[in-house]
Amino acid sequence: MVFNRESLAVYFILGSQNVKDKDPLFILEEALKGGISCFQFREKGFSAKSGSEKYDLARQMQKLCHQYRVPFFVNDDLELAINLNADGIHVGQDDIPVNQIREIAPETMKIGLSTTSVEEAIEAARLGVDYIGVGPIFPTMTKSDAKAPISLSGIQKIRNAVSDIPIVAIGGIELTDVVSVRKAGADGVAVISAISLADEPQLAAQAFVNLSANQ
Ligand SMILES: Cc1ncc(COP(=O)(O)OP(=O)(O)O)c(N)n1
Ligand SMILES: Cc1nc(C(=O)O)sc1CCOP(=O)(O)O
Ligand SMILES: [Mg+2]
Repeated sequence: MVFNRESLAVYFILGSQNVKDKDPLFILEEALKGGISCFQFREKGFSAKSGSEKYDLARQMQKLCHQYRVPFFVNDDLELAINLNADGIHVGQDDIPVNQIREIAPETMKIGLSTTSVEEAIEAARLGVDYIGVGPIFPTMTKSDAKAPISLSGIQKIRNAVSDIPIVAIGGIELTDVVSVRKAGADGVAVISAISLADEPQLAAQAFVNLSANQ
């Protein structure tokens, strides 16, 4: 599976906790039809699936992503990522350290790391991760333990400090933010609710893709 800077353009993240009255597999397929460029399986929170239920959902989501030739990342759960031979894993500052991932995971597994400050971004670049998630850019209702928003200027500061590393911006991002987030220096947007809670997830994803194509 090809993963590069362009894969970050419209990065969709989903777990069963992020849907209301629709099947998460249906929402993912709609988003894939809409043209998302990367996907992260993030099963998290009090209602999250675990054990074989989590594995089965992840496996089905991975299969769908591969049908559409979209890279499949796993959030946090290195064991799951390895068992599925996922294209990548995304971890945060308080998750399993990047050096430990490298010791255990296949060399080909891509690594994404969350950053909120210039210092974290510089360290991520030193570690040589494949991309950084930068956020939260705006307030978000989706992540209960999200840090204080860093706004567009936070992206600019990080982009100036780490000129080369691929950046995906995350946190409270809506369609109307795509242009300003890209202008601030991000290579793409990572979204949950703007697609997962949309009345028509395919159209929502398509709108993100169309706007991103002109950046
Ligand atoms: C693309 C992307 N960026 C940031 C995050 C957040 O990761 P983390 O800080 O580890 O928080 P959780 O997602 O684990 O709650 C992400 N998942 N994806
Ligand atoms: C998973 C996640 N990580 C964040 C970070 O700041 O690292 S914000 C966030 C939630 C993103 O969901 P929405 O697009 O619905 O705001
Ligand atoms: Mg995490």
